[in-house]
Amino acid sequence: MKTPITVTVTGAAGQIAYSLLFRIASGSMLGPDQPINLRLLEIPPAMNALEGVVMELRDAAFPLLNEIVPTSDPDEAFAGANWCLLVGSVPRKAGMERKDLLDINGKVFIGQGQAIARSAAKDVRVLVVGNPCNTNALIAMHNASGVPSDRFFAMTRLDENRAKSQLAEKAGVHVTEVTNVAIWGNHSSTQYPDFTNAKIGGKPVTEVIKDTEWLKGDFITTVQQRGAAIIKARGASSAASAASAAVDTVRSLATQTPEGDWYSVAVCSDGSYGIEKGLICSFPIRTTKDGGWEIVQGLPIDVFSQEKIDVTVNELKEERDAVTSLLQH
Ligand SMILES: NC(=O)c1ccc[n+]([C@@H]2O[C@H](COP(=O)([O-])OP(=O)(O)OC[C@H]3O[C@@H](n4cnc5c(N)ncnc54)[C@H](O)[C@@H]3O)[C@@H](O)[C@H]2O)c1
Repeated sequence: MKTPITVTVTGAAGQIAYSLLFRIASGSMLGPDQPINLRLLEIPPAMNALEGVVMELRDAAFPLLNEIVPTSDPDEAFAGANWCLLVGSVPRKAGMERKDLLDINGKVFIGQGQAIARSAAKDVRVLVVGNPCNTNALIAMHNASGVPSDRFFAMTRLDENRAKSQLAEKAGVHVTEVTNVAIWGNHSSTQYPDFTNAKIGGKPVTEVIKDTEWLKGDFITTVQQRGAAIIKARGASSAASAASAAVDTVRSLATQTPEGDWYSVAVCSDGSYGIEKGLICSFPIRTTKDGGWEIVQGLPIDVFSQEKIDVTVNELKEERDAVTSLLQH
């Protein structure tokens, strides 16, 4: 029997967690032979609801689930954590400016970054899902003194999956035929789903889908605005697909990427592709044989793509500038 891996999930009584926790406990995320300890963080008013989720997790009798610890204390939640999935976030309410949201959530991610530095395992990796996820990850990273910056990620995999599904539908192929889809920039409506380097059945997308107007227009806006479309249709924001994308992200980070392919996740920029060092920006990423990750280098970026990347990177800079007082080092 393998040693259990400790996974901390914040916002554990929320709607994404309601799907995510059961996927983690079933072995979808870290494998069918990997025991899991779950440490679940919520705010005090949600502890009753969390108790109900814990009851359901126990009732599912998952063979891989070793231990469950529900708590409202961040240090207890992050104790010994190998993976931290930061899903909890305060939603934007009517009348709230984006700046107010950055401020409120910023304070949460200062505290969680500090608690991760104090209490998590030495090999901790942190995936931020709660929005605005790139900037929340930036704040957590700056406040997690001693934890290397290459351990912090923000989720853009849902956007990648949405882009793959749109391309597959348009080309009339199964989604598994679509590879090499990179999301660049911020997880927001400025993100750029890069079709110029993507492939369908091993061929450039632009050779398979001849409708360039669609690729440059409706394809991009559909992916950028998919979150809003789901809220309109479902009356609630995407949850199961977000949970599924979080599972995909961790699995991709934990396993070597198939030769020639890549996946999308926001990481701390090292200046690649001229994107300012230190921003938490989505790039095409590969997981290497030794378990590390790298930004895929040398992809051609045409004028159209560069303009789109500039817009989303500029938004990341504006968000970063709005929270400079929350960045410790
Ligand atoms: N990156 C992505 O692709 C993506 C996709 C979908 C949703 N999201 C974001 O994920 C977040 C969660 O979505 P949801 O639908 O589960 O929301 P939700 O409101 O159902 O759940 C959020 C939970 O977080 C908890 N919470 C708030 N502050 C907390 C704190 N300081 N510590 C611990 N828990 C805290 C709340 O009590 C709540 O139970 C939102 O910010 C949403 O915008 C991101």
